[in-house]
Amino acid sequence: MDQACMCQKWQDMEVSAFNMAAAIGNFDGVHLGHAHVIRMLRNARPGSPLSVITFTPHPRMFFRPQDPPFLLTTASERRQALQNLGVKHVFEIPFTRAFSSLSAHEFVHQVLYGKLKISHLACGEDFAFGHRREGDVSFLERELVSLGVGLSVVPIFKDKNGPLSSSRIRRLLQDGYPERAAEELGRFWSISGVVAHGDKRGRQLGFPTANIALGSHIEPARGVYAVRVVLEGGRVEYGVANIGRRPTINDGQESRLEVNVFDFSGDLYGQTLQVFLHHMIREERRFSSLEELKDNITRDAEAARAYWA
Ligand SMILES: Cc1cc2nc3c(=O)[nH]c(=O)nc-3n(C[C@H](O)[C@H](O)[C@H](O)COP(=O)(O)O)c2cc1C
Ligand SMILES: Nc1ncnc2c1ncn2[C@@H]1O[C@H](COP(=O)(O)OP(=O)(O)O)[C@@H](O)[C@H]1O
Repeated sequence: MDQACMCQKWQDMEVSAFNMAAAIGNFDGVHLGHAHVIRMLRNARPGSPLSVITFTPHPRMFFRPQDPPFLLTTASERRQALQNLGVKHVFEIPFTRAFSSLSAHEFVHQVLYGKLKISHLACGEDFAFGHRREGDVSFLERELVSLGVGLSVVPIFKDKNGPLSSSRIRRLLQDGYPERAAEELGRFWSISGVVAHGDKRGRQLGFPTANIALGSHIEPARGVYAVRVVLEGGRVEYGVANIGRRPTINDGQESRLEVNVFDFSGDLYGQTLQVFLHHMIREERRFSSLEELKDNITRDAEAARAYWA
């Protein structure tokens, strides 16, 4: 078991099964709607340790591996965000071919009841599961009642713009609205990643940047952002970041996140940083010279400092 996040491996599940109150779903982003499901679970079972049953990889990645990456949270970011909501145990079921072909009946009886020994389950009203998503909440209700297991079906959380969802938050980030995404997530969206080596041009421009691959994260709107950075060890710093393909110097390459941390000098290579996008300053552009790029980065840094001031 991973102590830090209380995440349990599928293979250990039977051994560690207990009288479990769990919420089930993909929980990508761990947004306010997800928090509502966890809250309903807590209300249904006050005082019980709360668990989440989820899937890795996200089923969409399994069924459509050719699609571009789209996650709001990687598995470890999701564990952390769930833990912050008071979840004690996260069970990540490997989403494999064999697992995807389990019938809804097999999933309830063999996995939820047989292996995980759940005593109460909470899910959103649109939860569907089992081979070809054949199982829905009314099926779940019938089966769980027959097993003496409680069920909380949580209505879809809505705000003035309609139902809150991971895909709505993805669109806000892709359109360059990190503040609006934050209202729906309940926190600013962040990317965690290990600092990699780049082309060593940043320091020549006077703006060294810690480069982080987007990995399986969604690509937000390409451009410049005011960011908050949590260094390894927890120190909080502020900075300016670019997300994109750096068309001035590097057209066509993979998109990445590059952060210049204000008033910092030191080596960040190999460190895991958490970078929170707070505010979009401008779109990424192709400049006609490095000089022009440098002038613009200088202005971006001033804009980001003004934002943080
Ligand atoms: C605040 C900021 C804004 C940037 N804006 C652009 C941009 O609009 N267009 C572009 O091609 N590159 C942009 N860049 C990326 C730079 O080209 C890149 O950071 C620089 O070449 C250093 O790359 P390196 O870390 O691989 O050495 C920006 C970088 C920063 C830090
Ligand atoms: N203020 C800073 N912000 C970001 N990285 C910094 C800073 N000061 C020093 N560094 C270090 O410099 C490296 C970036 O320098 P840069 O010339 O852009 O090289 P690279 O192309 O390898 O990213 C970072 O990975 C980090 O180790």
